[in-house]
Amino acid sequence: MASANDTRPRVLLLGTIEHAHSTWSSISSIADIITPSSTNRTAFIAESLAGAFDGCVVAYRSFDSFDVTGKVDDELVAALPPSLRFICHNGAGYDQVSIPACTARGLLVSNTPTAVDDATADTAVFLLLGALRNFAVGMASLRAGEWRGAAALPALGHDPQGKVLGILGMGGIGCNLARKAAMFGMRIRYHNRTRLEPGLERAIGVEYVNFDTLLAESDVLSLNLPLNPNTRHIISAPEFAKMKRGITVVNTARGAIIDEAALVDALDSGQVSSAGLDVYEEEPAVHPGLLSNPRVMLIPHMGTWTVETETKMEEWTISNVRMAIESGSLRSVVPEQR
Ligand SMILES: O=CC(=O)O
Repeated sequence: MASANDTRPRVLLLGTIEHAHSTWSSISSIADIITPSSTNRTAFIAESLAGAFDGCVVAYRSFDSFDVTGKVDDELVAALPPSLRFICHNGAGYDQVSIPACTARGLLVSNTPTAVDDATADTAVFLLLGALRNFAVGMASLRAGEWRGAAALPALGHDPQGKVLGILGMGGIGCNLARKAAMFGMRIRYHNRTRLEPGLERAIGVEYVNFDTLLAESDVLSLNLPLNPNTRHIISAPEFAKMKRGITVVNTARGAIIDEAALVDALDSGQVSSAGLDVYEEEPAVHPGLLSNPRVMLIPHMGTWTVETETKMEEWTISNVRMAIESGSLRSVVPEQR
């Protein structure tokens, strides 16, 4: 005889809930939560194919679930239960999830736009100022017991006031950064796949330019676009060559937007004078040429690393899970599937 529980929806939890515990409990009152017992991709695929997740309609996934499942690609999607219809990804960037693979299987994917905007833009401002002002050089010499440096003083930095900030990618984070950078007296230009409405451009005080102009005329270039096959290495040797000599480059998006080896060459040649990076091509590995260069301010992917933002991201993702269960739709479907 079927029990009452047989009719409850099932949710697959990939990763952990670290902050939004009471919101997550509200999901467990309307659904059964299934967690994998496997700890690597091969075992996860076998567990799924053996039917452990059968009946799950929606999956919550966090970045750290990558360590167990690897990328959500064709192979993984093929192993997921036929009942699964939604993947709710906790993160603004969703390059760990192959959208074509999910679309082909009829799986809808959501991410967490807007929840990350302030924290990521704040990180970009920190890196922008730190790189422009050579603070990383001073911080390293101070910790080495050499005050401002034993052999030579750090080179004088530059003020942001009056400098041109070029923003590549004008979504929520780009717009948020533009507003913040304007407070530092920067002149903001941007390039984006689609141009903003003129009213919004005026409201945040940004000027639209083409890609080459952005490269050629910016004093600081900030990357704020998603990583996908079209944007991978969008900044490589030919693009560095088009930039103003002595530019500062800031990346809080994804490492592979920049060809990291080409960035190292551009830093070594002086074409790029300094950089501020939160993200790397092969995280957690960082190119040795970046680690050894004191003119590069480095953070280990901490753009959203605050209690408030991590909580907001979990809450947002859980709201997608709830919507999937209750109304068979998602609050924030990724743009490719809209
Ligand atoms: O890197 C952080 C995010 O994509 O949310």
